[in-house]
Amino acid sequence: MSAGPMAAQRVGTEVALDFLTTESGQGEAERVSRRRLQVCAPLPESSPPSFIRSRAGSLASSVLDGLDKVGVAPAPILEEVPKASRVCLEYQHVSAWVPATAGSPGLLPDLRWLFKCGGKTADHGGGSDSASDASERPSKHRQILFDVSGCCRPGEVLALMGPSGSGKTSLLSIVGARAQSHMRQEGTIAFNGQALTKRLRRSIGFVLQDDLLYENLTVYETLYYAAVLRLPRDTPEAEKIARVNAVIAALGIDSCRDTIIGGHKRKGVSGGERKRVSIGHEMLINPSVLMLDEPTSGLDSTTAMHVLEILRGLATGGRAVITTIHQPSSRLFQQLDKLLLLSQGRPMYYGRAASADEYFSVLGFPVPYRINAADHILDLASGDISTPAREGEDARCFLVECSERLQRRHALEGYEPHAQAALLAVRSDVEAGRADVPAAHIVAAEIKRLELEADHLVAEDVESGHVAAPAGPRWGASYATQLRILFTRALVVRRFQSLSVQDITQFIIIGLLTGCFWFQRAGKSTLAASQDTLGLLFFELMFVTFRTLFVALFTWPEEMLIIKKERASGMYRLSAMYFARSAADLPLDFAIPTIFILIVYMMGHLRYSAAAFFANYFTVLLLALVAQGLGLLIGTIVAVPKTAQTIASIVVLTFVLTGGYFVRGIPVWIEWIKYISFVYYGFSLLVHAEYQGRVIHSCVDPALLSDPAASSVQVDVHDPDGNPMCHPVAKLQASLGLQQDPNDPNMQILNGCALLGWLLLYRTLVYVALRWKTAKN
Ligand SMILES: Nc1ncnc2c1ncn2[C@@H]1O[C@H](COP(=O)(O)OP(=O)(O)OP(=O)(O)O)[C@@H](O)[C@H]1O
Repeated sequence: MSAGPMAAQRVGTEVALDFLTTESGQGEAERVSRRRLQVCAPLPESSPPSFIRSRAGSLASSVLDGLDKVGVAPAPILEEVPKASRVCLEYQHVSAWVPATAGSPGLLPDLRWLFKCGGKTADHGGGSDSASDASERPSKHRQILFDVSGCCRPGEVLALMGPSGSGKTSLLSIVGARAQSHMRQEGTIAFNGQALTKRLRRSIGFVLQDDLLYENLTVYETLYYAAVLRLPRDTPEAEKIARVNAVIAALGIDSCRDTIIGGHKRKGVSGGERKRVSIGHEMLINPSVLMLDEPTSGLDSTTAMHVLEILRGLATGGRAVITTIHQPSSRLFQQLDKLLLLSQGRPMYYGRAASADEYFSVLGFPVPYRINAADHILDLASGDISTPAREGEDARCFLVECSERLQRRHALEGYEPHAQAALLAVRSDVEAGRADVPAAHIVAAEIKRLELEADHLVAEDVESGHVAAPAGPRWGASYATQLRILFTRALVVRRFQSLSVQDITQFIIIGLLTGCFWFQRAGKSTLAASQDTLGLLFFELMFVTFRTLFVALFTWPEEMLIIKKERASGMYRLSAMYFARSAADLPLDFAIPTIFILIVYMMGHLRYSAAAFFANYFTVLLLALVAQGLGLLIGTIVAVPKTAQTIASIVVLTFVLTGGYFVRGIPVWIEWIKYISFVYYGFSLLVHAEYQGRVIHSCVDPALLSDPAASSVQVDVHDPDGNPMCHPVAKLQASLGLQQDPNDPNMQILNGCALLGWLLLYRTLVYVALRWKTAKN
């Protein structure tokens, strides 16, 4: 298809382009037709005709490229995005810095780059002080993005390409407002000329590089729960289910709809299917903008192609699609619409993907025969290609400089083939080492003008109600529905855990072993047996609580990533998730330890009375919940698993040592620690349940009475009642070396309250920490 004369005129906030297109079929005469296309290119009322023409000029070729692809583009996937909700996304002069840890591997290459390329950083007419910033912060911050600009319109797929570490993910996360808090950024991101609001954020789909999905949910369940939580509350249930089915059909994952997602422990869907589920998760909300981080990495070329076709289908429905792509095959590369090539955080090419090889060819780096164009430009971006005229790194710097000069002149539009003259001019300027002064002047004027227009545009958009934010309440589902769905989902997620043969076996075997070691020991009422029984009670407490603590510590960080992702897309209130999850944990937290407690209690012959049993049982369960709270707290606050384990081990050992069993005479200056140890309160409660009001006998072997050193050695007798070797102990606390009197009812109430207090405190702190962590992104 080729285009004839073109006219452009303003229609509302869009540019209308009139084309005379010439199509020739096989053996047919050429067919000339007139087409009119309206392109979203916000223009203020006051735009002079010359500005509209220049804007239209650069739009024309990308539109024609779109027309070229009409024949092969997949049909729109899902319903079209309503015109009022379509979004033009513009990012301008984006720069970013990350903390540079001394000696980090990334620091050295960056410094080398600064020396090699003369320390030159973005300069766009006084807008940013990147150059000075970079030199002022060499030891604290490392710049990873340098003045990157561009845009993505509805109907376009913009691919971000570049070698590993070139800043693709960072740019995508900044544009999608998901950058990590410690990343410093500059520049502006505008959605239809507006800053991103929380409400508008709900119409953006963001697919992360790692598919963060619950492993134990099936494909259908994953999408169903997401649909109920994310779709507007007034959407009927049947419609939500229909949307889920439509997404499943559109993604071609019908055959695995009832297969679990799976992970390391359990095999589930394939990598490609998993990626499609992640995309489907975002498609459910019919987003106006879809951003994806490496949706094709790890997939074979056919599956990668399928994923790209899906993205193009989504774009055809009026969505702006931005995706990072790592190493596209030549087939995949040819299907890309628009390309931004990054090299060490700097733009090296921005324009139509199809024009990239021509662009580099004009600059003296043609694609060698039989080499994939994508590989060639990635090699250029890595500085891996040398020509007789230029060495690898020198070539890279040359290309970056050309690109930066061109970008200053062409602002948001890409480099188009018709700009070849400009390209040649820039090339000879850079080769001759001529300064870019005239361009800088142009830039200053251009930026001023664009800023004025942008202000105007925002006012116009708001007045005319041209805002892409979805209407209605901020949260898709009501609070009650969020609680119900999140609770059900958490139960379903845990279905394999609750049936885990491994866990049950572990509890049974340890219970049986414990029962054997302390077999019927607690039933005897001698002081010797009681001292052993204290060991049994302490072990019972330790096993259940610390196992729960470490399980929480190990599993929570993974779940937190999913929560973070879901919260970033505004899926639910954090409190709803937290309550629902805590409630869903209870059956599992209670069921398996119950088996252990029953075995230990019966085999060890702990006090056979209902009151004592339930006191023991509920104390251990309460302790498990407190310990779980502590595990969650450490797991939430400390991001590095190894550090979290180390901290947890130190805390656990301190609590164990001050719990009242191992060390009886703790030095006064460190004794206070026991008051922050939930083990101390828990152990006292268990001892109280076992010994309150019970008569215990001190039995000494008469043969040893003559030896003063051995006269206090306690021996065991079968029946201490009425045995002349034994006499009842008057002060059990002192005889057993206990920290608290087991017969003091007030102390037990205080212990119970203290445990409940710790439970409440830990849970509240977890919530606060979680809110802080998920708010930071
Ligand atoms: N949060 C961070 N803390 C420290 N350094 C970071 C952070 N995020 C990114 N970087 C650094 O910024 C540079 C760009 O990283 P980014 O992940 O954006 O690259 P990429 O092009 O997406 O790489 P890949 O293709 O390997 O995913 C890298 O050198 C990386 O080490």
